Amino acid sequence: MQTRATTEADLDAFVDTVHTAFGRFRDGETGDGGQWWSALEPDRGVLATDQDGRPVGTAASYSFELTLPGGGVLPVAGVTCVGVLPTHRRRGVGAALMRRQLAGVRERGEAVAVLLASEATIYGRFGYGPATVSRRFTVQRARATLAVPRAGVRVPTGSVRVLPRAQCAEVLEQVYDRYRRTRPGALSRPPRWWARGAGRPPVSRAPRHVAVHHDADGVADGYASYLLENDALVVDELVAENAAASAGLTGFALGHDLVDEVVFKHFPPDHPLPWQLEDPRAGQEGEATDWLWVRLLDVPAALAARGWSADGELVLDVTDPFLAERERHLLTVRDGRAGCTPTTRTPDLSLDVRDLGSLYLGGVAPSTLVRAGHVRAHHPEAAARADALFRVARAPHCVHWF
Ligand SMILES: CC(=O)SCCNC(=O)CCNC(=O)[C@H](O)C(C)(C)COP(=O)(O)OP(=O)(O)OC[C@H]1O[C@@H](n2cnc3c(N)ncnc32)[C@H](O)[C@@H]1OP(=O)(O)O
Repeated sequence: MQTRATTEADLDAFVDTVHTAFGRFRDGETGDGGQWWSALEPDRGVLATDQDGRPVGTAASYSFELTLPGGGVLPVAGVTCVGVLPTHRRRGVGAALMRRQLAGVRERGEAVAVLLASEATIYGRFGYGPATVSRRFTVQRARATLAVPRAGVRVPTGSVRVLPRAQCAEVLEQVYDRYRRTRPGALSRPPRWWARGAGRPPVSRAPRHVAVHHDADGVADGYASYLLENDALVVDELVAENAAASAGLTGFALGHDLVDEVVFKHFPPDHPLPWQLEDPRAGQEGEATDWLWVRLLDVPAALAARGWSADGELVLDVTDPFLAERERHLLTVRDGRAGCTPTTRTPDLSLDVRDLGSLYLGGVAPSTLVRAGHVRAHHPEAAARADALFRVARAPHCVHWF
């Protein structure tokens, strides 16, 4: 077995191999109206071949930007299409693909790789940690009365228009791009995704209604793509640039006739709706699952790129079992920015790079992973100091599927 980089000429064989590995058919099998693979970047693929040169495994990555705590954006590798033919599994092909891919990501100068995992048991061993959660929020429409705001502050009103999907592609792309820069954990959607309909709704051309929110000046600042399924209105994606757009679109969905319940997919962890319902039991959280997994490849560069919430110092002893590496870093935070340098000082925390991936966007506190037994705190104040540094103003959230 060998691995090699792909070129444009490999695209067909690559896509066929991925489909066989996932047990899917190539044409129209996803029902989302799009060819998800049409946005692949052929120069970022890796193919594993047998001794006769036949493809037996695949891995690929997209060039995305990830929004970080503090508002910076970082170029990252969006890993996808990791698949090995069912006839060739558990012989090291997947690990060889991961090794080659991670080396390629480093060569490109990307400090971080991210992915969505098909199974949560696969990627920890390759240094990835779950960093954001996706959950649904289901509201019984008949009980969905909103409470009168007790602070007496009125969210400015805009207007909502339902537009045919074909007419609003550009608006959605623009709104999404502004939104994703404000939300830690969000990923860019490069223009060709929208042009080719390469993701899931609303990126794909699958039939969906789209409610677009406009502010008082008529500028679009949010959207919700949705469909009616049985007795439910299912919102695939609600993207809002501000509180008024969020409130306007949420209110629109809850006010829709002919449905008993409204299901918000990818409901942000800090959305105020659960607190706005007059009857708090009218809404139910459900189906929470790990979403974005994060893998640090250049720890100093990755840590220096994000914003930090408190001044201080922390010595991190980071082990990377998959790449057989171990580094000790002194993290020094001043005025929200960090420097990260090699050190021989006694560590405050020792941790696996996968756990640093989980901490990176602020979705879990260091002290939680200390209590879970995964991060070692070397003195009594270490976890509290790490919590103060890693704490984020906004919970990380990602709605992009890739
Ligand atoms: C980002 C994405 O693309 S997510 C999509 C992932 N792909 C899929 O789910 C498609 C179906 N599955 C597959 O194609 C393969 O099973 C893969 C790619 C997940 C793994 O490929 P393999 O060639 O079997 O992996 P490989 O033999 O290198 O195994 C490496 C290690 O991972 C473990 N492993 C592999 N697959 C799994 C799994 N599904 N669950 C748990 N452990 C796994 C192996 O047991 C092995 O462990 P070890 O190092 O302790 O011995």
